[in-house]
Amino acid sequence: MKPNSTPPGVDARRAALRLLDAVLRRGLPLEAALDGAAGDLAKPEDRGLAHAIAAETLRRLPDLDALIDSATQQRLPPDAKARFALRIALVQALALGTPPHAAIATVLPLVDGGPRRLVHGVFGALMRRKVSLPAPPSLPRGVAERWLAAWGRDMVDAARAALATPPPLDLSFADAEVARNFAGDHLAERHARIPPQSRVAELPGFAEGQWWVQDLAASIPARLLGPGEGRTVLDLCAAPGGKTLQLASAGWRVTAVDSSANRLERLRENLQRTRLSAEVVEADVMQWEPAAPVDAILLDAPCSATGIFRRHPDVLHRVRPKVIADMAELQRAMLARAAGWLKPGGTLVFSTCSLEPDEGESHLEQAPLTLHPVDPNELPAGVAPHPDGHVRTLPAMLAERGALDGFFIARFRR
Ligand SMILES: C[S@@+](CC[C@H](N)C(=O)[O-])C[C@H]1O[C@@H](n2cnc3c(N)ncnc32)[C@H](O)[C@@H]1O
Repeated sequence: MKPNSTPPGVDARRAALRLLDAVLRRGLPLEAALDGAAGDLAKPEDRGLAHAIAAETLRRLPDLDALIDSATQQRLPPDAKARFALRIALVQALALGTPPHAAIATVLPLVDGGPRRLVHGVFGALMRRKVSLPAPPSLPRGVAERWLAAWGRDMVDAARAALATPPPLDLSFADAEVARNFAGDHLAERHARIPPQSRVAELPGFAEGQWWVQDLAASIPARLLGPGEGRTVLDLCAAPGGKTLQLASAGWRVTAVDSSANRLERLRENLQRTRLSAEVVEADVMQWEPAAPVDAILLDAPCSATGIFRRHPDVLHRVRPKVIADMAELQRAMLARAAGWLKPGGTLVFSTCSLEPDEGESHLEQAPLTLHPVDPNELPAGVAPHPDGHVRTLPAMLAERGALDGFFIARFRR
């Protein structure tokens, strides 16, 4: 090795540190930070490793910090580089199966010229104590308190268990017969649940466009609109298009609207791969309006996304009460605006992938439409509507079969 060259594996750890910094100090979503933090890594496996280290650190953050604090005389500030480096070394040794000597050797160069001795000393002390991380992981205190108040102890326990287990992969199918013949757990029509996979594009039927990845809970809103029979539907906040594909394959004439050009690019790719069609509109729902009233609307509103914490653990640390309040306000405005675009007798389904009642149940009182209750037969096996007629999915549901993302879904009639 040349004297100044970087030892193997250090670049991926450096990228993991940049990713954590982007999420924890700058409040960026993990996926959005990926290009900036790990874009210079030439090998896809290094980018994958940086992402895996950062994601696992975010799943385990309160427990990693408790270990660090148990081994330092003076508490390290939350944004201290030494704390970031220790989190990365510890998560590898304690959760990702990296031998401790490799975990620390690849992290120490990140603190060269800085608190190298401290990081080495704390890591060594914890390894000598033979510490381990609790199973299941702890939630950040603010999140645990919020969810305990909203949903109770069982939900918090189920959320912790869900964090400990890689979520399964849910596939939605264009064709019911093809879905039935696909090996997997079938929890609804046109659905199959399979174990987590890293190479989704290599699975049978992907290239042919037979299916797309979509959490089972995320597939419920479009199910509640039923068959389209050529009627018109606005898919508002549509990208990357999971619900657009469901609606198009169920016979709706879909206009898919989203304000993000990048995300709409993915929606167009998905339409192309599945050979389904929809009119695609790049517009802000708060500015745009349809040329004529429509039969149905699916409003999958922007939200805090705390319901998808299993796959996106950054939400546990980024989402503060202010974010939830701002999102709830935007959702209320979108719902009020879209309600006016329905034909009389038309149906609107509103959904958010949030576990915050302010982004769900709170909208029920103020919605300018009449709730059209959901029947249990319309839902996947093991999911029941709330007695009031809306749908609330929680991680405790279907826990034995891979659990569900957290969604709020309500169907209204004009
Ligand atoms: C929850 S995601 C939608 C997921 C999508 N419905 C699906 O099933 O694949 C929310 C979307 O809202 C879009 N969005 C946010 N604010 C918007 C606005 N003012 N107008 C239109 N789209 C917006 C975002 O770009 C994002 O794609």
